[in-house]
Amino acid sequence: MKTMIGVIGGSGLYEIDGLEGASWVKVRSPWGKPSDEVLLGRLDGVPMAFLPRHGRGHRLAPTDVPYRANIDALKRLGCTDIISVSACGSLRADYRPGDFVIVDQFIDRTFAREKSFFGAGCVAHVSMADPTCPRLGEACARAASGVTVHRGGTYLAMEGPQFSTRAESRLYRQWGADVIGMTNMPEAKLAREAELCYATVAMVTDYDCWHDDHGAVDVAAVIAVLKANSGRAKALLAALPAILGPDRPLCPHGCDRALDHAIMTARDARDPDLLARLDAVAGRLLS
Ligand SMILES: CSC[C@H]1O[C@H](OP(=O)(O)O)[C@H](O)[C@@H]1O
Ligand SMILES: Nc1ncnc2[nH]cnc12
Repeated sequence: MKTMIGVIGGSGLYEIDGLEGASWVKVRSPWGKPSDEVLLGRLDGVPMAFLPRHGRGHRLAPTDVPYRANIDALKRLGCTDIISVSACGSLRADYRPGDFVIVDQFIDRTFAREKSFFGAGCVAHVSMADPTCPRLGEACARAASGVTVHRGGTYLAMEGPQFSTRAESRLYRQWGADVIGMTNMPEAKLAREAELCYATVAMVTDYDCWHDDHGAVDVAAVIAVLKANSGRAKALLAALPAILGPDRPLCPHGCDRALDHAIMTARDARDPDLLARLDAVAGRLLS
């Protein structure tokens, strides 16, 4: 199988540079309109697809991001791996603004989003015990340079768009969350259902509002750190194709086989309309 790297760019990352033959293409998805067109090109012989999560110009709030259409579009284009680049607040003193965190766990506190490709007419339950791909996360850590990288961290996904209260921020710290953001759920769940390797590079922009020595987060503070850091995020992405290589073996962690034992609905009880929409996500098993 051939590697194709999908990148979902978060706040402050609306394009990437240096792709050979780059062009923005419209992708049609049965799950609705993706956040924007997708920037397609190649780097070091590896095809890449870049999708700005909030759309160019940052038009979409976290709740309104079409997560299903985005993941379906990247899968439909042939992506094997997805890197989520995401701004986040830090919930611990030693994860400082400017640092990168390779997230490996999530706590999902979102409640107003479509969270699955499956449902009435084709029910499936995938494992989320290990929600990110260790191989892809390690590649991201190796690709980073000139920045402090923390390998591992629990990302609490909140609904937003308002930032947390101090009581919430303190509670999430007690729960053991390390960083906080508004977008990586249900994105990570949907990537797993679509059998894509998924890794999050979380860029710490602030200390949320729990830290006595730092003021409460606001957008101006987030943007200032993102501006200083977007070059490092782009450099990480540019180094990744050479690390992953053009030929992709089966994922040693099974991300690309996540649906093998997940679908519950009997063949004769499946809804043909839903099966048609699942052509890209689960065509491997349903056709
Ligand atoms: C601009 S601060 C809040 C905003 O930034 C993060 O977005 P993303 O994960 O796409 O980088 C956070 O989740 C909020 O959506
Ligand atoms: N403190 C914070 N809370 C939620 N999302 C964020 N994105 C960046 N900083 C954040």
